[in-house]
Amino acid sequence: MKIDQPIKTANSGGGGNAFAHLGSVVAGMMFAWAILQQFLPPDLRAYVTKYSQRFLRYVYPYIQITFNEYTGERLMRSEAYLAIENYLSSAATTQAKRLKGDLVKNNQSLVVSMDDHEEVSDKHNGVKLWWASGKKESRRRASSFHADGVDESGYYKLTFHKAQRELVFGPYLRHVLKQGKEIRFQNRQRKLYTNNNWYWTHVVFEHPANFKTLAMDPSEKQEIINDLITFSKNEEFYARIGRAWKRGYLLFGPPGTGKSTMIAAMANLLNYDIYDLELTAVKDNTSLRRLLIETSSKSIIVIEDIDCSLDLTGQRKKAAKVEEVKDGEASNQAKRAEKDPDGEKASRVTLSGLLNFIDGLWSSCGGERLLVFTTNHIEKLDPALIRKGRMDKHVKLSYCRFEAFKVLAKNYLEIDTHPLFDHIGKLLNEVDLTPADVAEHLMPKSASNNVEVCLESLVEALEEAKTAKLKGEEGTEEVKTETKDLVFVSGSPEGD
Ligand SMILES: Nc1ncnc2c1ncn2[C@@H]1O[C@H](COP(=O)(O)OP(=O)(O)OP(=O)(O)O)[C@@H](O)[C@H]1O
Ligand SMILES: [Mg+2]
Repeated sequence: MKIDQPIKTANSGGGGNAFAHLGSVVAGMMFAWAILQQFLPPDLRAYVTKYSQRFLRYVYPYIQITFNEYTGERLMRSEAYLAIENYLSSAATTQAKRLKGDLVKNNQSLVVSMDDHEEVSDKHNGVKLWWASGKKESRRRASSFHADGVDESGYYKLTFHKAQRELVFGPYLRHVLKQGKEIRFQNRQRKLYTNNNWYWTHVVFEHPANFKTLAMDPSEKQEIINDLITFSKNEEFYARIGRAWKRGYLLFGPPGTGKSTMIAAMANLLNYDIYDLELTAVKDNTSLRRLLIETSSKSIIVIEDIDCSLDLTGQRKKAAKVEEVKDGEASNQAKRAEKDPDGEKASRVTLSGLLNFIDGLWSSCGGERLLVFTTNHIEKLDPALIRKGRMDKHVKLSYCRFEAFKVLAKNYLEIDTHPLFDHIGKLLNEVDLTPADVAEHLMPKSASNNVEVCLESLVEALEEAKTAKLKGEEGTEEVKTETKDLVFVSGSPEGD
């Protein structure tokens, strides 16, 4: 029987509206017909079925849509089904009597969904709709290991009044799928991907870094947080202005100033996956494009130490050894690879290949992606690579000054102030110590470790650095004077 469900659903959720009563009558008729048709000859049965269904369509005002768990030739799990399952989870917790529970996020949190043959109602713009879950026998799935027996697959059935057709097919289903995907996305286990030439492999991403514990100037930090959040919420804005929904960040600064830590903090803030792209492992521009297409949305694509990965300044990593080869052209690149004295398979990714990766047509597939480059030497990068529009935001991570130190002291020692703070603050302004160096002094060194021991160790290191710096400056002065003397002594009297 085709339309028994809406009646039951309407009654359970609707609280006895006129259509539901009408539905009960129709259901009764359908039941009688189901029995009666057993006694009719096949030809007559088909004829009566056709016309009775026409009649029912006319008098029965509900429409149903079924979303099957498995779809397509290969019977893959349907995205729509999964989104609906997630969307209905909150309604299920308040309305359903039987629920299913499952562990997600590496077994760290529990999600519930409605069990089979349960019903819940939903409201959208004041309109009531009904969802029912069910199971049915299905064709054997491609991934099934069992040799015999029949597989079961789930489905969700949405029931609504035919007057709401436009609302349901338009805004309502869009809302359900968007919300459902968002909930599913929030519940997923995040991944850290790395590449091997043209394919990605992944591990679970569980880095504890966050912006609260990142030591840097608080106002700069806040600006970055705001920028990231604005980006992640601005899908419509990007669509309106006709730009791909992506943003480039260039993080630069000396080693140990928190560039990699900031990337992890960004991923944790936005709940994104990370694709850590190792450019030197990519064979050519085609492989690079393939990798790009394989990335998912809501992710950060990272290229660390971009200046070391490729010759993006006109010289490859080993270019000094093959100086005679000119840059840019693919054939020359190939020559250079051949001349590689180490006999390694050099990457043939070119600057133009990388620029295409960043903002060529392919770069817009997927959407909602951050592209982050890090470097210790911004001055070595080709200006075309880091111009605004490609790398929209340039973030300088620098040596640890007092404001950043206070964040570290709070994180590591759980203190906001201390008599040594003034002294440390002055010293930090005079010498360049990276946050990584400072953090090392604040690490617990023994079980009986206390705040004083850590701070004194830091003061000692700062004073040593200051003495070394002063000595270095004196040394430089001496060298300068000596050089002057040398020039004076050995310079030609004519002055050429
Ligand atoms: N700004 C910071 N705030 C908090 N911790 C930091 C900061 N900078 C560095 N650290 C600490 O120092 C360690 C090294 O930092 P990180 O790897 O982020 O530096 P980096 O800038 O990426 O260095 P490199 O240029 O060598 O890759 C981190 O594990 C972190 O604990
Ligand atoms: Mg790093």
